[in-house]
Amino acid sequence: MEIILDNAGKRFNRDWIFRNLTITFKEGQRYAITGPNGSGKSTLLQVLSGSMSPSSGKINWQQHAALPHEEVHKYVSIAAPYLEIIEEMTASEFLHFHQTFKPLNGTSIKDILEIIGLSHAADKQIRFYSSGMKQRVKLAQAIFASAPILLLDEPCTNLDTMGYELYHNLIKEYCQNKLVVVSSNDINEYNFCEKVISIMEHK
Ligand SMILES: Nc1ncnc2c1ncn2[C@@H]1O[C@H](COP(=O)(O)OP(=O)(O)OP(=O)(O)O)[C@@H](O)[C@H]1O
Repeated sequence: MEIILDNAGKRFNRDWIFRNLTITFKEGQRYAITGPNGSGKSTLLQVLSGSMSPSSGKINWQQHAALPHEEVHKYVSIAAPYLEIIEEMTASEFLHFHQTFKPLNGTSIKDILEIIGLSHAADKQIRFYSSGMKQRVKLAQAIFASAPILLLDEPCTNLDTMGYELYHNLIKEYCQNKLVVVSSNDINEYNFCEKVISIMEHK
């Protein structure tokens, strides 16, 4: 699975967020998108996810042949601050619900909750979770999905030291063959990435 950007640009009204971006994102490789607040990291991630179209140039998702745009969501899992989890559900219910439209990678929900350190809170409504516990659930729904493309926007938001450690272990254990893109300002979130794309170099 590849994402191919060909001279792609995005603007809101008259402001270019990025432009002339030509890059092929390859399966099994890990990429970081870096830049200061408001520079356009999340915007680029949303273009890569297919939820936002580029204003110029082209984007293609290639799996043997080019994928139709409406199919792309099946191949992408994403965790981002602007994507909410359903707080009225328990973590266990939420992962079951999520699995109905995006299958898990074969790990059971019981095991996932144990791996992310939330077995003790499996039957508690997510609205009663701490922000770090919610972030663990967000990461789990994205990382344990069987999608080949994993997009992570500020993945360690609200995580403590053990949460960072968990995040790195999850990447190591479950994401070896995926195409991973991390949008971040924090080197500790993306130090495993082989390629770093600085958004400020594409203005
Ligand atoms: N839907 C939108 N309409 C208009 N402008 C937008 C929209 N979404 C984002 N922007 C603007 O685009 C710019 C880039 O925003 P973006 O969220 O991509 O930055 P970021 O690098 O992810 O920031 P942060 O590090 O703060 O999360 C900002 O100036 C923002 O105000």
